[in-house]
Amino acid sequence: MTVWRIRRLIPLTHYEQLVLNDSRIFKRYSNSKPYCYSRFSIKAHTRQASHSYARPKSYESVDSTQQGQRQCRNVLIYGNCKYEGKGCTFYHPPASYQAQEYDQFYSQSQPTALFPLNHHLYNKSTAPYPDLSGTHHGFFVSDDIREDLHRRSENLWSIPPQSTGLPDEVHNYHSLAPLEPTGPDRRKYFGHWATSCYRATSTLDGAVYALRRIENFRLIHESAFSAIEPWRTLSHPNIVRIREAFTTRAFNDSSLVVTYDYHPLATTLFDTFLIPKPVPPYQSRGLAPAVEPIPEETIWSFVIQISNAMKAVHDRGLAFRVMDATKILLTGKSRLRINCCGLADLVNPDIHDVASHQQEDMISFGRLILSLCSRSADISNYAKIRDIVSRSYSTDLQNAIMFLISPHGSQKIIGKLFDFIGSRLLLEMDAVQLRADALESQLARELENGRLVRLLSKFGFINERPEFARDYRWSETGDKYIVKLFRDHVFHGVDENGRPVVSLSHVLTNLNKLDAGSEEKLMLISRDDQSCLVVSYREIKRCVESAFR
Ligand SMILES: Nc1ncnc2c1ncn2[C@@H]1O[C@H](COP(=O)(O)OP(=O)(O)OP(=O)(O)O)[C@@H](O)[C@H]1O
Repeated sequence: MTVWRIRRLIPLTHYEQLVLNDSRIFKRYSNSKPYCYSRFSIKAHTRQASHSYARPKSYESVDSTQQGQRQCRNVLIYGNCKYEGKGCTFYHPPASYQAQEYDQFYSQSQPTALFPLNHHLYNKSTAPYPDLSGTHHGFFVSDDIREDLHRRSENLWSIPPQSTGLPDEVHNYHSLAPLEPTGPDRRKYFGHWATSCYRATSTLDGAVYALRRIENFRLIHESAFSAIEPWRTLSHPNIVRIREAFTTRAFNDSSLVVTYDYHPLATTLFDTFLIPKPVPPYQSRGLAPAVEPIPEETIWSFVIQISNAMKAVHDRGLAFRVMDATKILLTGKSRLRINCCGLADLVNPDIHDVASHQQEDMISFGRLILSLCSRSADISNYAKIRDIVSRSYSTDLQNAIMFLISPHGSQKIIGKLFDFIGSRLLLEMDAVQLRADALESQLARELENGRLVRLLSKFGFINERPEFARDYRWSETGDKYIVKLFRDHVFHGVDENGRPVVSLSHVLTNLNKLDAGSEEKLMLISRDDQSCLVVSYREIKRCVESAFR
């Protein structure tokens, strides 16, 4: 069997090959005193031999010990010591170190040092929610968030269906895709206008927007557009932001189009909670299936979000004027945004004063909560609905609904609703802050990824440059050679059967140590197995930098 042993250390200043004692030695071109090792074969390994040779100075860090004990060379060379627990007095690191850091990578025939992780080099130590699994998953955003973001991105950038009959371009927008089926039985906005919604991409900024088209609409005067100005500047987390409004003949009629921010995969409160479920065919008497009541915490969260948006709007002297379940968007589990703001002011200029619109907003809000609590869009049978609500929800919630729906004249202001909400606001705040913390820690993982991608890109730029393919000095000497050997070490390892080892943890561990410029040393072996070189990650980092420049 051929094994590696350290013969002696030679500080060198130039990079070249020497032949010494029938072994090849690599010198490194560096000012920072690297060391080289010669290689030779031995016939058999004995316990005596593995412990006997001189301990080289630069091997200190590789040979790290615990409790002042020197680490057993058998572990270093073979990965284990068959005399462990049978009289060997040297230190044997726990097997978990090998599994944790070197999973699959090092075989017994590949000598290497095993030592504890330098935890400060890993992002896990900074994350408030560490991934305790000890796998590379800790370096990436969690599966559910990743999947959710992918689905949104897919929704955002999916190719619009062919033959929609929609124009290729409308104003500054292209790639229109319908967001809802268009048919004759559509509900009319303000009882008059048929509307349709599209997702479209802006030619100005490349972003995706939601276009709401009011069909066959005649704008009396251009000055009507000024009605949306106060809404355009309103940026609120619970309001879908309006961007612009224009008229167009691109749909072969005179349409008014209002552009809003697009929220991928948004559904409406109506579609999520109020749409009547189809009666299963096996249910004989056509009874509607029983629906689960929405949990009270969720209802309070909705109340808080809507009242927050309503307060911002009313404080600006504005009113929603349309507040129903089809005009409130839901994203994720419980994030609400009020949709279509400003549209009523544009298509149906004020017939009443703002104060009375605001009173109507609050009544509509109360009726919306009643609908959600009873899971029914039809709340005309008020006594029955109240009975349903009183069975499933607290008196506090019922009182809040009563406050909203009962007429108080101009006395009633939305700010008063917060008296009913009380300390539930703090629960909402806790939930929001916990969510923000969790997302921030996920973001920190992606930060690490960006750093590693930049590092990998550098490798890509340096290694195997075709213009230097015939130039031996390019990659077979100097810094570039070390970079090449390191790349082999990271990506081209093989197991004892010669099969490629694919271990993402190994790749990430090595790249992190390289990026941090760790003083820890590793052994790089040439492709022909004839030479090896011990260098620190810090030295390799310097080589990468210098080769890259
Ligand atoms: N800004 C937006 N971002 C993402 N999706 C949106 C946006 N605005 C509307 N939608 C989606 O478009 C679809 C149609 O919206 P719309 O407001 O017309 O609801 P609706 O239930 O069809 O109401 P109506 O019966 O009044 O037409 C909904 O499924 C909604 O999720």
